[in-house]
Amino acid sequence: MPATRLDGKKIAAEIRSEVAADVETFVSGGNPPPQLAAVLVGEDPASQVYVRNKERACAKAGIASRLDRMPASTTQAELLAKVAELNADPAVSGILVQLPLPSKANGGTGIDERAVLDAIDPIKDVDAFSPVNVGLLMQGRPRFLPCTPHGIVQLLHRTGIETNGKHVVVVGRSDIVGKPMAMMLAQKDSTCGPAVANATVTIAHSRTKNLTETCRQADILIAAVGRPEMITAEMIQPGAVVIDVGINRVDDKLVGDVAFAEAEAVASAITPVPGGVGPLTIAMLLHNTLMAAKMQAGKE
Ligand SMILES: Nc1nc(=O)c2c([nH]1)NC[C@@H]1CN(c3ccc(C(=O)N[C@@H](CCC(=O)O)C(=O)O)cc3)C=[N+]21
Repeated sequence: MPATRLDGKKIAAEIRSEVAADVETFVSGGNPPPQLAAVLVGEDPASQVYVRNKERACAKAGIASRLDRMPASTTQAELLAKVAELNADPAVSGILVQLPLPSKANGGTGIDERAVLDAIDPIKDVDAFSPVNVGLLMQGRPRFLPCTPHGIVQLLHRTGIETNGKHVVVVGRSDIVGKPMAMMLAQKDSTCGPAVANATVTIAHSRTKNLTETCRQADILIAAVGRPEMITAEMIQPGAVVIDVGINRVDDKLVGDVAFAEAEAVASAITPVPGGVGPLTIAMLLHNTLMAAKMQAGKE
């Protein structure tokens, strides 16, 4: 029997309508609408699409948004000045600096990404990339949760997949997905309770010996490497749940990190690309923006 497809798009729509209802309550309580400020440096086409999708999602949820476009030639000092301006603007609830920043090869000026993320006020850090929010998560007292791993927790919870006591293998150790994902699932509790936490977690990466055997031990396999279709059927334990975080553009098509057709024949449940984890990332960004507005209004 082929795997159940986990419909991220549908679950994201559910979360977005919950956020929209909460925004309405917040605004009818006399608060200004939450506002998300996105900063886009350069003209990367994938980033343009993402920023546009995000603006549309904000509008549907009653969240205001502003987009500051800056040329690829922007210097680090100029970008830091923009972040400082947004930090100081009381109308701005959340700040997102779209990554990646343009590399020198793409006309960029060699901005240090870390310096920019470090400059975002932690109370407006809706990506949860700032060291304060990363540290709070590590200590098990998170404020903002990073959007992609939080979306995956929501997906598991809302489809009734428990991680408690199970072996989760996370392939990829990025600061944005792999590391926080592993931490969130290993902890005692999550935003969705202990059933979607308490996992035994292995972090695998490009230097892992016997990657196939390691992956095959997973009850839940989370692929977040950014290499198209690198997870093949033989790396999946029959009946495992497969979560594909990859968004790779190959020949103008979106493919995940999982070879979907063959994986679907082995797994019990799997997320498609597109329509899996991606839409949840945006839903959790809206959630974080509302949370930021509430915190700034002193209501959380
Ligand atoms: N500061 C920052 N924060 C981010 O969260 C961030 C970022 N920079 N830079 C780029 C990555 C990538 N990312 C995606 C989010 C949603 C989809 C998404 O909704 N994808 C749709 C398909 C969209 C399409 O067709 O292109 C899907 O998977 O179904 C994709 C990619 C957020 N990122």
